[in-house]
Amino acid sequence: MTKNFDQLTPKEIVAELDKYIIGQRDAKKAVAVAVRNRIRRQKLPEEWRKEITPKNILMIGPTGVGKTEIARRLAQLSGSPFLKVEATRFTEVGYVGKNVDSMIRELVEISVNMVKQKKMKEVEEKAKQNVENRILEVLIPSKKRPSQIPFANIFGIQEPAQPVENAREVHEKREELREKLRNGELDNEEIEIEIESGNPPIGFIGIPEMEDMGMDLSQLLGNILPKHKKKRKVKISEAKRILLPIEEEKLVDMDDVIQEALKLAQNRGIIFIDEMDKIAGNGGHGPDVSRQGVQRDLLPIVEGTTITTKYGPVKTDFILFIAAGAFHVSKPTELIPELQGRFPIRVELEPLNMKDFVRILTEPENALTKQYQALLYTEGVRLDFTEDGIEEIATVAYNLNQKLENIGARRLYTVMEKVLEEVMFEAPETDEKITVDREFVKGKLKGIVEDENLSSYIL
Ligand SMILES: Nc1ncnc2c1ncn2[C@@H]1O[C@H](COP(=O)(O)OP(=O)(O)OP(=O)(O)O)[C@@H](O)[C@H]1O
Repeated sequence: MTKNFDQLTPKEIVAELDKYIIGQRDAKKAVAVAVRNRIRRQKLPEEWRKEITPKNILMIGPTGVGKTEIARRLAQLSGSPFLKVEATRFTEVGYVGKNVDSMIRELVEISVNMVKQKKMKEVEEKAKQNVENRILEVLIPSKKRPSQIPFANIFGIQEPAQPVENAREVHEKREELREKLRNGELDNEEIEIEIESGNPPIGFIGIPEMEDMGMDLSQLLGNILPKHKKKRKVKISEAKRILLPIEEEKLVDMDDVIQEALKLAQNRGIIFIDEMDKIAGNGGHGPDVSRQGVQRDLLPIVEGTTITTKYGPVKTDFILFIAAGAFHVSKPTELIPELQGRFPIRVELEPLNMKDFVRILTEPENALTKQYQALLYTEGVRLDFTEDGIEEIATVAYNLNQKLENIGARRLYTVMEKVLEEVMFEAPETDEKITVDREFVKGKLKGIVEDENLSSYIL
């Protein structure tokens, strides 16, 4: 993809999603329009922007047909922080210390991490140089003259700087070594490095109730308490790996990160609320009162409110909420009316048929067959799937879904794993080329598929 995400039209967004998810066109269209509308909104003048509240989506469909996958891919594509929560998590008996607001805190946490990783990548080159300097300082330490002043350290008296000719000599020697260090010629040498850990000592770990109020004790104390330093003897290759993120972090301004992350979460965040059907109507998960209670708690967040987090206040008005559920027992109309109004875009996802399974196995960029092929290819083993081999896997998975529980495309994972279990174990000691055809699949699954008891455990 050469275009920046914000320039993609809804059609192009769907085309991108098509690379990973088979079928489910309505759902793809709905999410594409929803994110595009958020981008359109950001281009509006302030007064208009305030008027347009984003519409959220309700995905209705059985398990394992691509609901989460569509939302997750969309988030990845658009560089949005993404969180998946189960609505039933909030109805659980004995659910202490966390409430519905916590989903916003988790989203912000994810956003902070995303922005931090991005900024760390930006300073990587500079950080690499700093790592080199640190290692060179250990390899060729500055020559200190024996102290002229007794107990100078204790009394905090500054020693005179080292003589200029020494400093120059050290510098030259370090530069000579730098090249070798960079080329990896010294990677196997051992050195002792000092690592500062940002973590406060044990005992000061966060208290859930405080975290729920948006406070972070460890962060507060972390700034006051001295940093822990540990000495470790490691190979230089290892030292480079350990020191790089430490040096990157030093170069990143956390205040900037937090400001950017808050904005990102507010304007681009996507929260996927699964099992929405289980908190609707009668006969769901947990007692009626508690299910309705969760809906009432969700309402202000979805309508737009401000939640306190340890990084600062977060407005939820423009976060995209995608709720999902099978709605076999309860119906979307059994949600409290206010909440129904907040999820006006309804899309139904189709159950997957045998043809879909064949496509899922082969077409997506990360298709299962491609994954196994790539894994084995690292050891020089070629794995080929014939058309009838793929069909057999799809048929077995489809029939098992009908016979046992219908878990959608997830069944492909277990069947495929069983079919290739032995191959994965034997490689690369056996053949260099393995062909998975119908006979091969049948052979591997013999005795399991017919035995309902056995297949319910294994497949
Ligand atoms: N239409 C599809 N195309 C490609 N892969 C799919 C499709 N549907 C499901 N899968 C695969 O199956 C797995 C499970 O799908 P997903 O997580 O989207 O389920 P879901 O519909 O959200 O169900 P649940 O509500 O139980 O989480 C995913 O890892 C995905 O790769």
